[in-house]
Amino acid sequence: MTLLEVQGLKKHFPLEEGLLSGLLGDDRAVKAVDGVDFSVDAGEALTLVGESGCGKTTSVLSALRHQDPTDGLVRFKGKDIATYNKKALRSEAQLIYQDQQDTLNPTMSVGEAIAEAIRVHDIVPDDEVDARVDELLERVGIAPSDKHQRPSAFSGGQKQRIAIARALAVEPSLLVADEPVSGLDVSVQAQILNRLMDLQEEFGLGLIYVTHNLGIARKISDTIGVMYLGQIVEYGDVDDIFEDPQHPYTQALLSANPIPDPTADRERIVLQGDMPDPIDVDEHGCAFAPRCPEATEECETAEMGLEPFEDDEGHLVDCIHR
Ligand SMILES: Nc1ncnc2c1ncn2[C@@H]1O[C@H](COP(=O)(O)OP(=O)(O)OP(=O)(O)O)[C@@H](O)[C@H]1O
Repeated sequence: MTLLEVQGLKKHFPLEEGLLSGLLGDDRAVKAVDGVDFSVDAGEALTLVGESGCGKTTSVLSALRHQDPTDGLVRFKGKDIATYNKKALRSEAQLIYQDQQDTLNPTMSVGEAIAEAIRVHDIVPDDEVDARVDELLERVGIAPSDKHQRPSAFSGGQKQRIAIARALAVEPSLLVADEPVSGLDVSVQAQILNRLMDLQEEFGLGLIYVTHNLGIARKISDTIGVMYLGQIVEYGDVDDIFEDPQHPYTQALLSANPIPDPTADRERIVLQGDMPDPIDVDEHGCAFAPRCPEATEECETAEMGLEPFEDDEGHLVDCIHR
């Protein structure tokens, strides 16, 4: 079953809303997300990857209406997300952030925080809430006897486990995890990712994972969307993306971040310059062309869009040379 379907999503932030820019007629905008399509099925893990600032977080926040999108159509379980009741949507789609300051109230014990989520969304009768809190904590590897502690008593990795328990407490069908393990020790990262993958499988959850870490993307994903400057430039099955990347940007990204793989034989592709600011990106041609080692004159004016690579509808590439 398709949980989330995103078509033509755009999120533009007006550059300046001040009087001066009005007088000067400055209507430029940061095109954080500029026409993005993706979908997630129940039980599927989709990862959005790309350099910092390419629009990963804004894509998920605006798809799930944590920010108002500028344009685009988003369906959740087949229904236009704009018509969803906010509370119902929050329980269907739960977010886990890198920084749990946003999620875990420092003045509440972690048990109370989880219990509150269960009560607000009326998940079980009141007399079953305590037992549910214990069960959820156990599920993520936290001793239920620690539930009376406040978040400050826990390590970063434990806080992430608690955040996962709290997200699962409302029985969502979709989890969105935005760089949830960055900043943690590699061994702790692996434990949390393994737990997340087990829980995802057990509950048949859809997962959208946001990261710039390609090793994590490879481990966790079924499907990958590679983003550059507010757009998805390549989309497909994790093995297609890692073993047969087609877009020159994906190829450069992978070559710069080699993942131990004895069968891979790739030369490092060094890109010129940095990703530009997504302000007033030229609407014509390929946005990656100025940095692309394969760019030709045609790329500057070509009509762009994701197209199947070698007629494979499951592997899409936005490059006129493929
Ligand atoms: N509220 C905002 N107002 C103006 N510009 C914004 C706002 N939020 C994000 N942006 C800009 O939109 C672009 C995309 O940001 P976004 O956070 O979605 O990227 P990201 O790929 O998730 O990056 P990171 O990995 O650093 O979180 C960036 O240029 C960012 O500066």
